[in-house]
Amino acid sequence: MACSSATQLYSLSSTLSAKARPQNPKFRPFLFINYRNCNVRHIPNSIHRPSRASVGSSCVSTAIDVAEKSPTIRELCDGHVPDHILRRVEEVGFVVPTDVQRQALPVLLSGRDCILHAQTGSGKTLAYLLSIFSVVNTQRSAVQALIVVPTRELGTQVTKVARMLAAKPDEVGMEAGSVMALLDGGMLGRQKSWLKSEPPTIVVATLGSLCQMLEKKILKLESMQVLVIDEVDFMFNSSKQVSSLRKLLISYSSCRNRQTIFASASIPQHRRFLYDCIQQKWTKADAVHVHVNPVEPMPSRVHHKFMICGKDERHQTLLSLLKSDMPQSAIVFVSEQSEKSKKAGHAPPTTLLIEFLKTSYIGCSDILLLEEDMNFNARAASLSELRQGGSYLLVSTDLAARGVDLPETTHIYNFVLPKTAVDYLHRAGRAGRRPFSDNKCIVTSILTSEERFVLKKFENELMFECAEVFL
Ligand SMILES: Nc1ncnc2c1ncn2[C@@H]1O[C@H](COP(=O)(O)OP(=O)(O)OP(=O)(O)O)[C@@H](O)[C@H]1O
Repeated sequence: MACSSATQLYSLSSTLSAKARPQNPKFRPFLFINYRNCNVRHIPNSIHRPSRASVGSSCVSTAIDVAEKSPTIRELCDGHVPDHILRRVEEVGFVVPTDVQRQALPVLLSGRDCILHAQTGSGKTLAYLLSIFSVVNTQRSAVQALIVVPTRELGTQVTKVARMLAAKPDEVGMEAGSVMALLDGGMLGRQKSWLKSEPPTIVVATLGSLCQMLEKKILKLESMQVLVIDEVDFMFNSSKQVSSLRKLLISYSSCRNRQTIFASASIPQHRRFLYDCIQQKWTKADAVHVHVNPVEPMPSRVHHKFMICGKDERHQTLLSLLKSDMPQSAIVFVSEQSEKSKKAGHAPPTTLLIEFLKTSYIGCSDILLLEEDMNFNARAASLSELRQGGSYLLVSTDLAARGVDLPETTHIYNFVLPKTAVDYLHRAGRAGRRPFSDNKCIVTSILTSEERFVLKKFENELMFECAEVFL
């Protein structure tokens, strides 16, 4: 069967599932979309990605040829997303959808729960925001969509994108003020009176501030239609956040009354996660896992290198790399200071590195710092300076590793290797964030020879290759 767009593809698949249902009342379609190969399969009561053999006689299995021309974002969203939002999307330059947007928008706009699982920098934010804009009623003063993020930095960024899309003060439409940031370190008093006097349509929140407002019953979620949990694997992995997250998903609202969207570039054991989502009632039973590029978790325009050095030579090695690469805009990832080192009164590794670079790396005017121990104002100041463009060298802990979008970044340096392959993936993903660009970006890890096997392990897990650099 031929169809010309992903929307048609999805409505066709819905028709097929409707046809199959009367013959088998227990039929629960699980939709697996492989847009590249354009195979659409309905697997009854299955949460697993099907092997060809697993597609049995009770399933509908249809191969669909999709015409060569790929749909635009407008074509994918037409009839769902208000025109003034689509015009704004085009004005800011988003016309052609990225892979994840092309694959996920038909699912999201149909109202189904969805796990958005796609590479870093692939445009998941726009995908879920368009889904939100398709359902919220701007004339209603009630919180209708909630986006939960792990850090204040990511929250500020998502709020900015949502406001940018919503803003049309000169026309009838949604005002930017309808998007509220409820983030740790914010002004709780002001937020409380905002929520009480005229609740915003969309709230972007970190869990800490959100739970305070929910517990005090200042924020109510009875009108919430869409719940997005961004960087979902990180949130479930954090012992501080997990119990609040479960409460939000089950006690403060029910999956029956909302569309639930989970997003991340890394969802370890994703089949198990999807199973848990359904069993624990975090999502409805027909949730769709949109998995883009499962065989290539790392963007191909990001290249990987490593340099071996002695235990006490990391500073000099980084300096040599910087002098040789002369990066326009780079991030150096440093590990967080341990509690033991804090108690002993040592200076944090970030401070030591910045002091070293300021005295020895002549050539980079702006060396900025971002770490958990800074106050929120200083963190905001660092980020806003970075976003002004121009060249920068950011020294950061993993605080900048999740979700932060600095599209100018071309070089990443792992001053110390991250703890896990997932952390490596997110650090590396701060580069190469222009979806349609072929510009090469480079991630270089500094390691001792004893650490080589750790990086090798990451390479195997994430399916990339790392080349040794000699200067
Ligand atoms: N359709 C599009 N066309 C061009 N650029 C786009 C498009 N969609 C998104 N972008 C840009 O791509 C960049 C990455 O998008 P985004 O921050 O949503 O990625 P992400 O998938 O959430 O990544 P991460 O997993 O690292 O959080 C942003 O700078 C965004 O403006």
